[in-house]
Amino acid sequence: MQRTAPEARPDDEARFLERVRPGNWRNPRPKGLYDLAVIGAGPAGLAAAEHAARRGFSVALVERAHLGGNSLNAGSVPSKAIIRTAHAYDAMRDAGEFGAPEVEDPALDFTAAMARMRRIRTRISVYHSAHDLAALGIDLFFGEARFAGANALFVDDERLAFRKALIATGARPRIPDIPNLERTGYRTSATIFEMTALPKRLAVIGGGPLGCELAQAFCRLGAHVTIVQNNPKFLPREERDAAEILSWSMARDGMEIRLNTTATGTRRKGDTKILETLNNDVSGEIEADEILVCTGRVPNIETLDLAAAGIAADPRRGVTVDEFLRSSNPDVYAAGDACLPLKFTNAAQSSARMAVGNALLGTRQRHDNSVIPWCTFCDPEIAHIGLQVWDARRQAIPIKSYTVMLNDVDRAITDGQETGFVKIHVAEGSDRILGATIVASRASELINEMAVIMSAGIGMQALADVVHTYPAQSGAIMLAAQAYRRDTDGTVRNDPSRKPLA
Ligand SMILES: Cc1cc2nc3c(=O)[nH]c(=O)nc-3n(C[C@H](O)[C@H](O)[C@H](O)COP(=O)(O)OP(=O)(O)OC[C@H]3O[C@@H](n4cnc5c(N)ncnc54)[C@H](O)[C@@H]3O)c2cc1C
Ligand SMILES: NC(=O)c1ccc[n+]([C@@H]2O[C@H](COP(=O)([O-])OP(=O)(O)OC[C@H]3O[C@@H](n4cnc5c(N)ncnc54)[C@H](O)[C@@H]3O)[C@@H](O)[C@H]2O)c1
Repeated sequence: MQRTAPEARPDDEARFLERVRPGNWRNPRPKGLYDLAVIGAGPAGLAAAEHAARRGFSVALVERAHLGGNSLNAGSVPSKAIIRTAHAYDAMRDAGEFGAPEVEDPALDFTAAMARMRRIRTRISVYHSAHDLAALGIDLFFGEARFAGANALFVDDERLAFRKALIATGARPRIPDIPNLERTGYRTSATIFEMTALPKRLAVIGGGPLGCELAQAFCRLGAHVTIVQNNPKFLPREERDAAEILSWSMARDGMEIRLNTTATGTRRKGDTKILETLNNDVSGEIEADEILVCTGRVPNIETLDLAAAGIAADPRRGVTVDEFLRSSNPDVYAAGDACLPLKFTNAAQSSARMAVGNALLGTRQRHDNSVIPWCTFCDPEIAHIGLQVWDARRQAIPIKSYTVMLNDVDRAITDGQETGFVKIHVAEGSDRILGATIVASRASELINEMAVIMSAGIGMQALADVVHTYPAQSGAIMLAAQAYRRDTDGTVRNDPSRKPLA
């Protein structure tokens, strides 16, 4: 097992920039006509450009900031690195449970924690460096792109002509209209990873995936965290029992939880930032050193001059696309956060490859949210794929759910990770799996078994016979299928109408 972070090197930041935005980069001279022009080099843009270039198409890729987009620079990668450090500190506090010396209040080296995050970001940046993209034959342009017509772009003042284009410009933090917020000062995911010291008191606005992940991580690093969510539960996209486990876990960590509470204003009192709140007509105040705003994301589309190319869009939802990811300009497609309601790296990458196939290879692939697994990386992790209970109700699809609690799973017991469950939704009268929610320490890994099962069209009958290693937390998936079999007592056979979901 690798126990150490990559070696610290004094030139880490320079190596990182050399890969994601080389200082001496000179944009290539544009070709006459590109098969594909890609705007934005986040997970969606990189996946699209590489997919098309490997198939021999001429590709222009335009990025205004850094290669890797939000995911590498200020999203999935830095947040998961910090969350891992937070787990390590939490494990020190819990060591007594395993018979090891407990450290009640481990001293935090925040500088070292942030340095580890930057080293990891540098290491991962190697996979899509500017020089590697150029070596693949991609014409990489650094600059701001906007449309110059139905089949042309400007990159700053340079004109590029294309047969097909892909908008992969991603999204940025949505800043709510809270009085005085600008004057008081706040952070978002775009600036939180630049902090040089851990704030003693942190107020987090928003209890979606972003707010919950970062609030719990900073709490475990030693900040006094208060989280404010204007909804009766955290993670409104998740099932109630999953969100309740998270509330309980965050309370156990010592976080102050304000559900059903709206952030209504901010002000300063000396160095302290005051967050004003409202809960059922009762106003309150939270004193903090930093306010972190996690209230959703808005697509980056305003500066693209979409009208010049006849592309319809909605300022909140992004570029309007059909199920094949095509915009109202038949030569322009979109992928990732710039157009999808599910804003995840995996969805960005898969939609981008699909859009390239549809644009250049003559495929007719439909983007389907129901086969995208996602996970919120709190402790425990909360992962989901497919239909939710309320989706089933809304669509009048009768379902039956099979739940296995982790405190009945041997490996969860040996690991001391008994909080959580595996719940699988099945279409009533057949063994067809329509969705699953998993709450577990490694739900992000377990949910991928459900993704494979669902895309292969494996039903509960067959799943009950798949031998798993023992002991394994994924054994809970097999136990749920065995519960299904006991319940139906062999009377429900494989559904002949069952089709793979992907
Ligand atoms: C803190 C945080 C944690 C996250 N954690 C996870 C996670 O664990 N798992 C997960 O799946 N998802 C996670 N996400 C979501 C994930 O980061 C995004 O879904 C993903 O980055 C979207 O990829 P994208 O390529 O569509 O857009 P982006 O990553 O936003 O990339 C778009 C790129 O386009 C460029 N661009 C924009 N406009 C222009 C223009 N006019 N000209 C040229 N370039 C332009 C931008 O500079 C940017 O580089 C997280 C997000 C945040 C904020
Ligand atoms: N693990 C992951 O995959 C991961 C992690 C982080 C972010 N993301 C993605 O990034 C995107 C943004 O995440 P997010 O959590 O910021 O957005 P979100 O929209 O999912 O959640 C924002 C929350 O803020 C609350 N809110 C809004 N205004 C408020 C106010 N004034 N006072 C109190 N609460 C308020 C809303 O009720 C909502 O629940 C999401 O689409 C998510 O998919 C993914």
